[in-house]
Amino acid sequence: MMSVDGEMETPAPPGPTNPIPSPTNPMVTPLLTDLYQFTMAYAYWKAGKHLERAVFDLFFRKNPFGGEYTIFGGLEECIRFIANFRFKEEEISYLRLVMPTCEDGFFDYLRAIDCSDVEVYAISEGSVVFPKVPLMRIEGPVAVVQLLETPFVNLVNYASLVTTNAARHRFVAGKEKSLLEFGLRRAQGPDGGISASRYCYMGGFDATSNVAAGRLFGIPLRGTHSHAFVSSFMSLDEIVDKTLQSYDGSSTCEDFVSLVQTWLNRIKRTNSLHGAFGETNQSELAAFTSYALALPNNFLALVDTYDVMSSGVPNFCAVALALNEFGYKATGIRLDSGDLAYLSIEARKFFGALEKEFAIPEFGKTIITASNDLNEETIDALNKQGHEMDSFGIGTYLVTCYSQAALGCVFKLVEINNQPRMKLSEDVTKVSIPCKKRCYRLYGREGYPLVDIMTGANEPTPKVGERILCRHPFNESKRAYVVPQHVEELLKCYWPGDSGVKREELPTLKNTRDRCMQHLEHMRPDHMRRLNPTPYKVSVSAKLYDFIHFLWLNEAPVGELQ
Ligand SMILES: Nc1ncnc2c1ncn2[C@@H]1O[C@H](COP(=O)(O)OP(=O)(O)OP(=O)(O)O)[C@@H](O)[C@H]1O
Ligand SMILES: O=P(O)(O)OC[C@H]1O[C@H](OP(=O)(O)OP(=O)(O)O)[C@H](O)[C@@H]1O
Ligand SMILES: O=C(O)c1cccnc1
Ligand SMILES: [Mg+2]
Repeated sequence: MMSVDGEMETPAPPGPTNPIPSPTNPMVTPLLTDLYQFTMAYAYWKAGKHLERAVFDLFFRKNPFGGEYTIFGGLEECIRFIANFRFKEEEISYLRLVMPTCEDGFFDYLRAIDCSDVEVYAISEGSVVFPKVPLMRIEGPVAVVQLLETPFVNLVNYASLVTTNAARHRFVAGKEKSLLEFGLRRAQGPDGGISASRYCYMGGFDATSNVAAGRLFGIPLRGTHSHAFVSSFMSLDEIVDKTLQSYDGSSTCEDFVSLVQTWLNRIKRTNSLHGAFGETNQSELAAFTSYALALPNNFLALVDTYDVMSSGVPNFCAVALALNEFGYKATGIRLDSGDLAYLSIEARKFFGALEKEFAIPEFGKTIITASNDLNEETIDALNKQGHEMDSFGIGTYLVTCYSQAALGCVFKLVEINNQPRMKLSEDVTKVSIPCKKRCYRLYGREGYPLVDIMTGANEPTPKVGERILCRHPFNESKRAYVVPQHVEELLKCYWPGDSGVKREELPTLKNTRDRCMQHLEHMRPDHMRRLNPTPYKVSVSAKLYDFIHFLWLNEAPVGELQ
């Protein structure tokens, strides 16, 4: 497959000395928010509350795709957004137009704000994360942080969802398979397409067909060819320049077309394949030959335009063996319809037979790529049946997150003016956990994460070897003592505002991908399985538990029975 990895320059990550670049998508501006954020900001300002210090948590309530884990994506874009958060004069003019009853002073206030007094603590991007635990804790003047709600949730929601979807596809495909993201044409618009390529790579895909994403993020590019290319040829007579320089430049094949035909006849006559196919489609042979002449180092063929086993595969092999005579190694085939398991097994047998017959080392290992509406379920089914594919090209189901449309991230106020706040709900899963919190991941003896625990910001840090009570935030009877072997603080400072705390550097996409792969590898397997996975435990300290329930009782009105 066409590959340009290695030639890509990965942009240097923004470090403490590098200014943080603007959001990747120039549409991400302070106006990319819901109107109600501005009306609230105005009302805060009118009430003289706008500078009150508020803490918000960004979290989600349920893991997607029926699984028990999620991968956090989108942090870098949130940090880019706040690092460059400033209203332009024309944005202020537009707001004036749509909020004509607001006083001038409010627009002067908006004109002056930035995020220099906002602090963002976050879990590192690419980490495995769980419901209820804040992915980000945002603290700052209430009116400013309120304006960040919609863009932050927008930047995290799809990023985390599609990264998780990619990770799940990787999990079912296995580590050894090559996974190619082919979704651009089916993605939800240009941003959906670019984001899908970026976050699918983060979640464990190897490459994308999306050239713009390759350039922007240094993702390896891969591609095959389409049916249009095959069906655009009518006959071998169309090929005018038939010459091919050998791989090492030492010789020239004057008539590569005849050489291909010679090979096709040889293949036809081989003992092991005798009678396996008759006349192959000559326009397909012309397309393959032409493609090989254009790209002899990257020859691959889409073999299902006419008939995989009686035309596509023999035609591919004829061209591949002709190339081999001049020192080139053909890349492989792509299957895009039919019974992919069966066809891959038959194609593999065919390659194996030719390897033996013509003593061509490794020909039996020629790469077989499959595509066509693949998803977790079909890959799982293919694995169960047994197949010979090395690589999967996946588009629609992956990038549209077909089996779940949104992650459902939320952004909730948990403290204002040092006063803890909570959102009550009839539905206990919707009750938010109050207070500015610290969050830890506690690891057990076998090295797996055991539980995430949230504590109040001023509680002591859990210590290795010291027993700590971990309580379910809302279910009194669910609790466990844990003696951690390792304690990891989850929320790190990614945007210190004016606090003077050292900021975490934003890693490269490749490093974030590595983190993701490493996290997934260290999860206990029962949390990862596709069918009925074990939920990972998310807990609060005993002190926070008591406080939540005290506040809950305080805030909930007492009903009156008549
Ligand atoms: N062995 C298999 N086991 C399970 N699912 C498979 C297997 N082989 C292919 N599939 C899936 O079955 C579906 C076949 O779809 P469909 O019938 O629309 O395609 P097709 O007829 O093979 O090709 P075309 O795109 O030409 O219509 C695809 O989603 C494909 O991924
Ligand atoms: O199937 P997906 O997972 O979305 O992967 C991408 C698909 O896009 C291409 O064809 P396209 O769907 O455009 O046309 P075709 O299916 O009719 O060949 C390619 O051949 C794949 O089938
Ligand atoms: O390169 C490919 O084979 C490809 C790219 C996009 C969509 N389908 C296939
Ligand atoms: Mg298709």
